[in-house]
Amino acid sequence: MSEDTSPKRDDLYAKALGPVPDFAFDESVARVFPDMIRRSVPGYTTIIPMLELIAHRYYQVNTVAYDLGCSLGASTLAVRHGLKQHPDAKIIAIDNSEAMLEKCNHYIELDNAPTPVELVCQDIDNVQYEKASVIVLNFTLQFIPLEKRSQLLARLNKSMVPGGVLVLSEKVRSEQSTTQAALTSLHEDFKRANGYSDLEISQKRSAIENVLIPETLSDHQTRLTNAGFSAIHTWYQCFNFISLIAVK
Ligand SMILES: Nc1ncnc2c1ncn2[C@@H]1O[C@H](C[S@+](CC[C@H]([NH3+])C(=O)[O-])CC(=O)[O-])[C@@H](O)[C@H]1O
Ligand SMILES: O=C(O)C(=O)Cc1ccccc1
Repeated sequence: MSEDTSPKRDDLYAKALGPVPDFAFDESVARVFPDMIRRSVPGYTTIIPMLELIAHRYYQVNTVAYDLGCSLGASTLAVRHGLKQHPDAKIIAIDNSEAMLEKCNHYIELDNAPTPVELVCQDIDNVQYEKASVIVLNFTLQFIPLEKRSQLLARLNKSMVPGGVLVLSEKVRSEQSTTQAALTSLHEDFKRANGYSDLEISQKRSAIENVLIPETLSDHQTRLTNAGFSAIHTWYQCFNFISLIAVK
């Protein structure tokens, strides 16, 4: 019998867990991931279809498009649809969670766009990058240890052709305590409006505390500039979630 991949409701934090374990991209998260990310990340459902337009505009022939931290492939498929006119292009989608990639493979096979997608189970910090014109980090850099982020972005920049684009979507924090408090409250309102209870919100907060490390918009801008990107544009923000494009 074929696997049941119908999206499941995220109830991972609905019951009191006692000590809340650190968040991990395991089988239980993979099973509910589409529902979890849609109900937890303000703007996610707006950002995904825009990746198609961005990939379409910036892709250059004879280069690779990367989706780093592809999860179940929502961002990968958006990029793939942006490259419909380039069936000879190649997308390399990378994630270090086996559970995520297994389900991702299923979604890629269901989709019928022509561009080939290579799925790779690896830490994005241990990849030999090929010449690229489109690199997507859609809510992935935030899970990479802080001390590794600058070197990774510099390496990605080095692998890119001039005019190539890196899309960086992240949860951010504000240095301004009033802004930080206002945006955090609005994010919690968003989660509550999407059916999460106060217990779910608070247990998830504990789970991600040491796993998802947000930086400020200015930290990201400085790092991208130092990594060699010549133009950096904030093209989207909803509460404390942003997306930037950085052009080499
Ligand atoms: N070092 C690493 N190496 C490889 N993958 C990693 C690493 N660290 C974390 N991941 C992977 O990065 C993904 C982050 S989710 C991306 C959503 C997707 N882009 C989407 O547009 O749907 C965002 C979120 O959950 O907020 C997970 O699948 C991790 O396994
Ligand atoms: O749920 C949250 O509070 C978040 O900040 C976003 C999120 C989404 C999916 C996995 C981990 C964090």
